[in-house]
Amino acid sequence: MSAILTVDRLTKTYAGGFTALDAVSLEIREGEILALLGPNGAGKTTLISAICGIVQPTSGRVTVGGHDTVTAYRSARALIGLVPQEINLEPFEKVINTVRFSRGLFGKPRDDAFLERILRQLSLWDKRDQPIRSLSGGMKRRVLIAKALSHEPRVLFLDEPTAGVDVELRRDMWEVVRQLKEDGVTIILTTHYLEEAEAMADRIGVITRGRILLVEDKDALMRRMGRKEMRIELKEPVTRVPQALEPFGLTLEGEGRRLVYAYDRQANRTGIVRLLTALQEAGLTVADVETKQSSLEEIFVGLVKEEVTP
Ligand SMILES: Nc1ncnc2c1ncn2[C@@H]1O[C@H](COP(=O)(O)OP(=O)(O)OP(=O)(O)O)[C@@H](O)[C@H]1O
Repeated sequence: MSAILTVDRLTKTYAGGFTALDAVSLEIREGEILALLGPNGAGKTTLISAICGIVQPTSGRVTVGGHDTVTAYRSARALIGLVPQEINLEPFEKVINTVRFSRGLFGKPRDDAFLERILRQLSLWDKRDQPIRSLSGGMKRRVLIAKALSHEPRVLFLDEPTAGVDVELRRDMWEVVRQLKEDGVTIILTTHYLEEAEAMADRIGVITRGRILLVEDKDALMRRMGRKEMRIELKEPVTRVPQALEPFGLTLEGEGRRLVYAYDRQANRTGIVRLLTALQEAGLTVADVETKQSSLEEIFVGLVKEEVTP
Protein backbone atom coordinates (compact mmCIF):
# COMPACT_ATOMS: atom_id res chain seq x y z
CA MET A 1 0.00 0.00 0.00
CA SER A 2 1.34 3.45 -0.82
CA ALA A 3 1.64 6.26 1.71
CA ILE A 4 -1.04 8.94 1.62
CA LEU A 5 0.47 10.95 4.43
CA THR A 6 4.07 11.29 5.48
CA VAL A 7 5.35 12.96 8.60
CA ASP A 8 9.04 13.65 8.52
CA ARG A 9 10.93 14.60 11.70
CA LEU A 10 8.13 16.78 12.97
CA THR A 11 9.03 18.76 16.06
CA LYS A 12 6.87 21.10 18.07
CA THR A 13 8.23 23.19 20.89
CA TYR A 14 5.52 25.30 22.51
CA ALA A 15 6.14 28.94 23.38
CA GLY A 16 6.98 28.07 26.99
CA GLY A 17 9.84 25.87 25.76
CA PHE A 18 8.11 22.51 26.16
CA THR A 19 8.82 20.05 23.35
CA ALA A 20 5.56 18.18 22.75
CA LEU A 21 6.76 16.47 19.55
CA ASP A 22 10.32 15.38 19.13
CA ALA A 23 11.29 14.51 15.54
CA VAL A 24 8.26 12.36 14.85
CA SER A 25 8.34 10.42 11.59
CA LEU A 26 5.39 8.40 10.41
CA GLU A 27 3.88 7.08 7.19
CA ILE A 28 0.16 6.50 6.85
CA ARG A 29 -0.88 3.98 4.24
CA GLU A 30 -3.82 4.66 2.00
CA GLY A 31 -6.93 2.88 3.22
CA GLU A 32 -5.69 1.82 6.62
CA ILE A 33 -6.93 2.48 10.13
CA LEU A 34 -4.07 3.55 12.35
CA ALA A 35 -4.66 3.89 16.07
CA LEU A 36 -2.37 6.25 17.92
CA LEU A 37 -2.02 5.29 21.55
CA GLY A 38 -0.24 7.15 24.26
CA PRO A 39 -0.65 8.24 27.86
CA ASN A 40 -2.07 11.69 28.71
CA GLY A 41 0.14 14.46 27.45
CA ALA A 42 2.07 12.16 25.08
CA GLY A 43 1.56 14.52 22.15
CA LYS A 44 -1.27 12.87 20.21
CA THR A 45 -3.42 15.97 19.86
CA THR A 46 -0.37 18.09 19.08
CA LEU A 47 0.58 15.69 16.31
CA ILE A 48 -2.89 15.77 14.77
CA SER A 49 -3.07 19.55 15.13
CA ALA A 50 0.33 20.00 13.49
CA ILE A 51 -0.68 17.78 10.58
CA CYS A 52 -3.97 19.66 10.15
CA GLY A 53 -2.31 23.07 10.34
CA ILE A 54 -3.88 24.11 13.66
CA VAL A 55 -0.51 24.14 15.39
CA GLN A 56 2.56 25.53 13.65
CA PRO A 57 5.36 22.95 13.73
CA THR A 58 8.78 24.15 14.88
CA SER A 59 10.50 22.00 12.28
CA GLY A 60 9.92 19.00 10.06
CA ARG A 61 7.62 18.36 7.17
CA VAL A 62 4.23 16.81 6.48
CA THR A 63 2.83 15.88 3.09
CA VAL A 64 -0.68 14.70 2.30
CA GLY A 65 -1.24 13.13 -1.08
CA GLY A 66 2.11 14.64 -2.06
CA HIS A 67 1.14 18.19 -0.99
CA ASP A 68 3.28 19.92 1.62
CA THR A 69 1.11 21.14 4.50
CA VAL A 70 3.05 24.41 4.72
CA THR A 71 3.91 25.35 1.14
CA ALA A 72 0.71 23.87 -0.36
CA TYR A 73 -1.53 24.22 2.68
CA ARG A 74 -4.87 24.49 0.93
CA SER A 75 -4.41 21.45 -1.33
CA ALA A 76 -3.04 19.41 1.57
CA ARG A 77 -5.76 20.48 3.99
CA ALA A 78 -8.51 19.76 1.47
CA LEU A 79 -7.56 16.09 1.67
CA ILE A 80 -7.97 15.97 5.45
CA GLY A 81 -11.05 15.76 7.60
CA LEU A 82 -10.73 16.37 11.32
CA VAL A 83 -13.13 15.21 13.99
CA PRO A 84 -12.09 17.08 17.11
CA GLN A 85 -12.28 15.84 20.67
CA GLU A 86 -14.71 18.51 21.78
CA ILE A 87 -18.19 19.01 20.39
CA ASN A 88 -18.01 22.50 18.89
CA LEU A 89 -21.29 22.84 17.03
CA GLU A 90 -23.73 25.71 16.65
CA PRO A 91 -26.64 24.61 18.87
CA PHE A 92 -29.38 26.41 16.92
CA GLU A 93 -28.20 25.44 13.44
CA LYS A 94 -29.88 22.62 11.56
CA VAL A 95 -27.86 19.47 10.88
CA ILE A 96 -28.01 19.87 7.10
CA ASN A 97 -26.92 23.51 7.19
CA THR A 98 -24.03 22.74 9.50
CA VAL A 99 -22.71 20.15 7.09
CA ARG A 100 -23.42 22.23 3.98
CA PHE A 101 -21.62 25.21 5.50
CA SER A 102 -18.56 23.11 6.30
CA ARG A 103 -18.34 21.94 2.71
CA GLY A 104 -18.60 25.52 1.55
CA LEU A 105 -15.70 26.55 3.76
CA PHE A 106 -13.47 24.33 1.66
CA GLY A 107 -14.63 26.03 -1.49
CA LYS A 108 -16.44 22.94 -2.73
CA PRO A 109 -19.57 23.47 -4.85
CA ARG A 110 -22.90 22.55 -3.29
CA ASP A 111 -23.64 18.84 -3.74
CA ASP A 112 -26.80 17.81 -1.95
CA ALA A 113 -26.69 14.25 -3.28
CA PHE A 114 -23.26 13.76 -1.70
CA LEU A 115 -24.36 15.23 1.63
CA GLU A 116 -27.44 13.04 1.60
CA ARG A 117 -25.24 9.99 1.18
CA ILE A 118 -23.06 10.96 4.15
CA LEU A 119 -26.03 11.79 6.35
CA ARG A 120 -27.73 8.52 5.46
CA GLN A 121 -24.55 6.59 6.14
CA LEU A 122 -24.32 8.19 9.57
CA SER A 123 -28.05 7.65 10.25
CA LEU A 124 -28.57 11.41 10.38
CA TRP A 125 -30.77 11.83 7.35
CA ASP A 126 -34.00 11.78 9.38
CA LYS A 127 -32.55 14.43 11.66
CA ARG A 128 -31.34 16.73 8.91
CA ASP A 129 -33.81 19.50 9.70
CA GLN A 130 -33.40 19.34 13.44
CA PRO A 131 -31.34 21.89 15.34
CA ILE A 132 -28.12 20.48 16.77
CA ARG A 133 -29.21 21.16 20.35
CA SER A 134 -32.08 18.68 20.04
CA LEU A 135 -29.71 15.79 19.26
CA SER A 136 -28.29 13.25 21.67
CA GLY A 137 -24.56 13.25 22.44
CA GLY A 138 -24.00 10.31 20.11
CA MET A 139 -25.83 12.04 17.27
CA LYS A 140 -23.77 15.18 17.81
CA ARG A 141 -20.63 13.13 17.41
CA ARG A 142 -22.01 11.79 14.16
CA VAL A 143 -22.62 15.36 13.00
CA LEU A 144 -18.96 16.09 13.72
CA ILE A 145 -18.01 13.19 11.48
CA ALA A 146 -20.44 14.34 8.76
CA LYS A 147 -18.91 17.81 8.95
CA ALA A 148 -15.41 16.41 8.67
CA LEU A 149 -16.42 14.33 5.64
CA SER A 150 -18.39 17.07 3.93
CA HIS A 151 -15.55 18.21 1.67
CA GLU A 152 -14.71 14.64 0.58
CA PRO A 153 -11.37 14.22 2.34
CA ARG A 154 -9.27 11.11 1.81
CA VAL A 155 -7.84 11.05 5.31
CA LEU A 156 -9.95 11.35 8.42
CA PHE A 157 -8.54 12.12 11.86
CA LEU A 158 -10.64 11.14 14.81
CA ASP A 159 -9.33 12.56 18.06
CA GLU A 160 -10.72 10.36 20.82
CA PRO A 161 -13.96 9.63 18.99
CA THR A 162 -15.54 7.78 21.89
CA ALA A 163 -14.23 9.62 24.95
CA GLY A 164 -16.91 9.60 27.61
CA VAL A 165 -19.33 7.68 25.41
CA ASP A 166 -21.20 4.64 26.74
CA VAL A 167 -20.37 1.14 25.59
CA GLU A 168 -23.29 0.77 23.20
CA LEU A 169 -22.56 4.05 21.50
CA ARG A 170 -18.89 3.22 21.30
CA ARG A 171 -19.65 0.06 19.36
CA ASP A 172 -21.96 2.03 17.15
CA MET A 173 -19.14 4.45 16.41
CA TRP A 174 -16.79 1.58 15.58
CA GLU A 175 -19.30 0.37 13.03
CA VAL A 176 -19.39 3.84 11.46
CA VAL A 177 -15.60 3.92 11.27
CA ARG A 178 -15.46 0.45 9.70
CA GLN A 179 -17.92 1.55 7.03
CA LEU A 180 -15.84 4.62 6.28
CA LYS A 181 -12.82 2.40 5.82
CA GLU A 182 -14.81 0.23 3.43
CA ASP A 183 -15.57 3.40 1.48
CA GLY A 184 -11.83 3.89 1.10
CA VAL A 185 -11.23 6.61 3.72
CA THR A 186 -7.90 6.39 5.51
CA ILE A 187 -8.43 6.78 9.23
CA ILE A 188 -6.16 7.87 12.04
CA LEU A 189 -7.68 7.77 15.46
CA THR A 190 -6.36 8.51 18.90
CA THR A 191 -7.84 6.66 21.77
CA HIS A 192 -7.38 5.84 25.41
CA TYR A 193 -9.45 2.72 25.00
CA LEU A 194 -7.09 -0.08 24.16
CA GLU A 195 -10.08 -2.23 23.39
CA GLU A 196 -10.99 0.25 20.68
CA ALA A 197 -7.59 0.03 19.03
CA GLU A 198 -7.66 -3.72 19.32
CA ALA A 199 -11.08 -3.92 17.71
CA MET A 200 -10.49 -1.56 14.83
CA ALA A 201 -6.91 -0.77 13.94
CA ASP A 202 -4.84 -2.31 11.19
CA ARG A 203 -1.75 -0.74 12.70
CA ILE A 204 -0.92 0.62 16.11
CA GLY A 205 1.36 3.56 16.80
CA VAL A 206 2.52 4.19 20.33
CA ILE A 207 3.62 7.69 21.29
CA THR A 208 5.10 8.75 24.61
CA ARG A 209 6.71 12.01 25.61
CA GLY A 210 6.55 13.34 22.07
CA ARG A 211 8.31 10.40 20.47
CA ILE A 212 7.00 7.51 18.43
CA LEU A 213 7.91 4.33 20.25
CA LEU A 214 6.69 1.99 17.56
CA VAL A 215 4.31 1.64 14.64
CA GLU A 216 3.43 -1.90 13.82
CA ASP A 217 0.75 -4.13 12.36
CA LYS A 218 -1.65 -4.85 15.18
CA ASP A 219 -1.68 -8.59 14.63
CA ALA A 220 2.11 -8.75 14.37
CA LEU A 221 2.48 -6.62 17.50
CA MET A 222 0.16 -8.83 19.45
CA ARG A 223 1.93 -11.95 18.21
CA ARG A 224 5.34 -10.52 18.98
CA MET A 225 4.63 -9.05 22.37
CA GLY A 226 1.69 -11.13 23.45
CA ARG A 227 2.11 -13.74 26.09
CA LYS A 228 -0.22 -16.51 26.88
CA GLU A 229 -1.20 -17.63 30.27
CA MET A 230 -2.42 -21.04 31.25
CA ARG A 231 -4.50 -21.27 34.40
CA ILE A 232 -4.61 -24.65 35.98
CA GLU A 233 -7.37 -25.25 38.50
CA LEU A 234 -6.45 -27.91 41.01
CA LYS A 235 -8.86 -30.38 42.50
CA GLU A 236 -7.23 -30.06 45.92
CA PRO A 237 -5.58 -26.83 47.08
CA VAL A 238 -1.84 -26.75 47.82
CA THR A 239 0.03 -24.51 50.26
CA ARG A 240 3.04 -23.98 47.98
CA VAL A 241 4.25 -24.80 44.48
CA PRO A 242 5.84 -28.26 44.69
CA GLN A 243 9.63 -28.19 44.33
CA ALA A 244 9.58 -30.34 41.19
CA LEU A 245 7.52 -27.65 39.46
CA GLU A 246 9.76 -24.72 40.34
CA PRO A 247 11.55 -24.59 36.95
CA PHE A 248 8.24 -23.60 35.34
CA GLY A 249 8.03 -20.34 37.31
CA LEU A 250 4.41 -20.90 38.31
CA THR A 251 2.45 -18.58 40.54
CA LEU A 252 -0.05 -19.80 43.02
CA GLU A 253 -3.40 -18.03 43.21
CA GLY A 254 -6.95 -18.50 44.44
CA GLU A 255 -6.01 -19.75 47.91
CA GLY A 256 -3.84 -22.49 46.52
CA ARG A 257 -6.41 -23.76 44.05
CA ARG A 258 -4.92 -22.26 40.89
CA LEU A 259 -1.50 -22.43 39.27
CA VAL A 260 -0.71 -19.83 36.61
CA TYR A 261 1.84 -20.56 33.91
CA ALA A 262 2.91 -17.69 31.63
CA TYR A 263 4.60 -18.63 28.38
CA ASP A 264 5.72 -17.01 25.20
CA ARG A 265 3.36 -18.01 22.43
CA GLN A 266 6.08 -17.44 19.86
CA ALA A 267 8.44 -19.96 21.42
CA ASN A 268 8.80 -23.28 19.63
CA ARG A 269 8.55 -25.12 22.88
CA THR A 270 5.91 -23.85 25.22
CA GLY A 271 6.61 -26.51 27.83
CA ILE A 272 2.94 -27.26 28.31
CA VAL A 273 3.23 -30.99 27.80
CA ARG A 274 6.20 -31.17 30.17
CA LEU A 275 4.31 -29.13 32.73
CA LEU A 276 1.23 -31.31 32.57
CA THR A 277 3.38 -34.42 32.98
CA ALA A 278 5.24 -32.84 35.89
CA LEU A 279 1.94 -31.94 37.56
CA GLN A 280 0.82 -35.53 37.37
CA GLU A 281 4.16 -36.77 38.69
CA ALA A 282 3.87 -34.36 41.59
CA GLY A 283 0.56 -35.99 42.46
CA LEU A 284 -1.63 -32.98 41.60
CA THR A 285 -5.00 -33.54 39.98
CA VAL A 286 -6.09 -30.97 37.44
CA ALA A 287 -9.75 -29.98 37.59
CA ASP A 288 -9.72 -27.52 34.71
CA VAL A 289 -7.33 -25.72 32.38
CA GLU A 290 -7.90 -22.44 30.61
CA THR A 291 -5.63 -20.26 28.51
CA LYS A 292 -5.68 -16.49 28.19
CA GLN A 293 -3.97 -14.31 25.61
CA SER A 294 -2.52 -11.04 26.87
CA SER A 295 -4.47 -8.06 25.64
CA LEU A 296 -3.22 -5.01 23.83
CA GLU A 297 -3.70 -3.24 27.13
CA GLU A 298 -1.13 -5.42 28.85
CA ILE A 299 1.30 -5.01 25.95
CA PHE A 300 0.83 -1.24 25.95
CA VAL A 301 1.26 -0.84 29.69
CA GLY A 302 4.47 -2.90 29.48
CA LEU A 303 5.81 -0.82 26.58
CA VAL A 304 5.14 2.53 28.22
CA LYS A 305 6.53 1.37 31.56
CA GLU A 306 9.71 0.22 29.82
CA GLU A 307 10.05 3.64 28.21
CA VAL A 308 9.49 5.63 31.39
CA THR A 309 11.81 3.49 33.53
CA PRO A 310 14.57 2.37 31.18
N1 LIG B 1 -0.61 25.38 23.72
C1 LIG B 1 0.23 24.72 24.51
N2 LIG B 1 1.22 25.36 25.15
C2 LIG B 1 2.11 24.68 25.92
N3 LIG B 1 2.08 23.35 26.12
C3 LIG B 1 1.13 22.65 25.49
C4 LIG B 1 0.14 23.30 24.66
N4 LIG B 1 -0.68 22.35 24.18
C5 LIG B 1 -0.26 21.17 24.68
N5 LIG B 1 0.83 21.35 25.48
C6 LIG B 1 1.59 20.32 26.17
O1 LIG B 1 2.09 19.39 25.23
C7 LIG B 1 2.00 18.06 25.74
C8 LIG B 1 1.26 17.19 24.75
O2 LIG B 1 -0.12 17.57 24.77
P1 LIG B 1 -1.20 16.85 23.83
O3 LIG B 1 -2.48 17.51 24.08
O4 LIG B 1 -0.67 16.80 22.46
O5 LIG B 1 -1.17 15.39 24.45
P2 LIG B 1 -2.18 14.18 24.20
O6 LIG B 1 -1.32 12.99 23.94
O7 LIG B 1 -3.17 14.54 23.18
O8 LIG B 1 -2.84 14.08 25.62
P3 LIG B 1 -4.33 13.60 26.04
O9 LIG B 1 -4.31 12.12 25.87
O10 LIG B 1 -4.36 14.01 27.46
O11 LIG B 1 -5.30 14.32 25.16
C9 LIG B 1 1.35 18.16 27.11
O12 LIG B 1 2.37 18.13 28.08
C10 LIG B 1 0.68 19.50 27.09
O13 LIG B 1 0.62 20.06 28.37
